[in-house]
Amino acid sequence: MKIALIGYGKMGHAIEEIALAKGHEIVLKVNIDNIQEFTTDAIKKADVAIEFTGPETAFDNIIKCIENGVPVVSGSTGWLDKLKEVEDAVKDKDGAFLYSSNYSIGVNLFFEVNTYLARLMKDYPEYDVQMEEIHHTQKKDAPSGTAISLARQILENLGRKKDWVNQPAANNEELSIISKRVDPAPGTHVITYTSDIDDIEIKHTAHNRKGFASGAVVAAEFLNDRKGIYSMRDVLFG
Ligand SMILES: NC(=O)C1=CN([C@@H]2O[C@H](COP(=O)(O)OP(=O)(O)OC[C@H]3O[C@@H](n4cnc5c(N)ncnc54)[C@H](OP(=O)(O)O)[C@@H]3O)[C@@H](O)[C@H]2O)C=CC1
Ligand SMILES: O=C(O)C1=N[C@H](C(=O)O)C[C@H](O)C1
Repeated sequence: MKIALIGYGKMGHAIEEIALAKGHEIVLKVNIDNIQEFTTDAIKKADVAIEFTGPETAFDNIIKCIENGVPVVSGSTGWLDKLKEVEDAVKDKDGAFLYSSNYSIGVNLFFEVNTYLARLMKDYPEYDVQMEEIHHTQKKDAPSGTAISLARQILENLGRKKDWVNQPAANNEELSIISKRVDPAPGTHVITYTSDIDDIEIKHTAHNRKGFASGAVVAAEFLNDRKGIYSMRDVLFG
């Protein structure tokens, strides 16, 4: 598979290593300092683009790939207010797009556990819930995209929280997400249900970026030759 790496930072490098080890070819690597190489001709040489840049740049990069008929796997966080526009563009161009706030298999299993636990807790209002996420100090967005995905699952399934806040909760209807920035943390997410009697805590700790990167390559293999809009749930659970 011919891969274009849009964003060749920490994740771009980790993805390159895994893609090459699996026999894929990297036909384009784009960063700010060589952005002029991200041309129509260059991107069209790729079977699939893997986009990991950041909150400010993801949307334009994704649209550029879609307009040139190249399927895109994006992992950038902090831009999802524009997701509907991307989905419209994919439909308009009969393109292919796959997004996940977190590509690691472990976190995608953790998403399922989180949903299940929130459903169980629906009937036990004596438990309050809060979340903590810990990442490295270079991270641009807070809370993390993964924390927002986890919070949405809790809001949808627990029933008694109305919205999440990125600070201590002011009342029982707010789900508090506390963000901490500590090097070199690749990504830790903790959800704690607390009552007067006991606590139940679920935690995912990434030890490095390999899980995110290998999941993104598996997602690219899945998306190659497909049309439509997908998530890691489609890749892992069909
Ligand atoms: N979904 C997931 O599983 C994961 C998602 N992420 C997310 O991925 C994103 C990137 O993370 P990470 O690799 O750690 O960040 P880095 O800052 O290490 O890398 C981002 C790279 O993108 C480049 N870049 C910035 N703007 C553009 C642009 N317009 N076009 C092309 N390249 C650009 C930067 O170039 P320069 O250095 O020149 O500025 C930089 O090299 C973040 O949003 C992060 O939250 C991270 C890990 C896992
Ligand atoms: O910026 C990061 O590093 C990470 N970003 C993603 C997020 O915001 O959830 C995924 C992972 O936690 C690492």
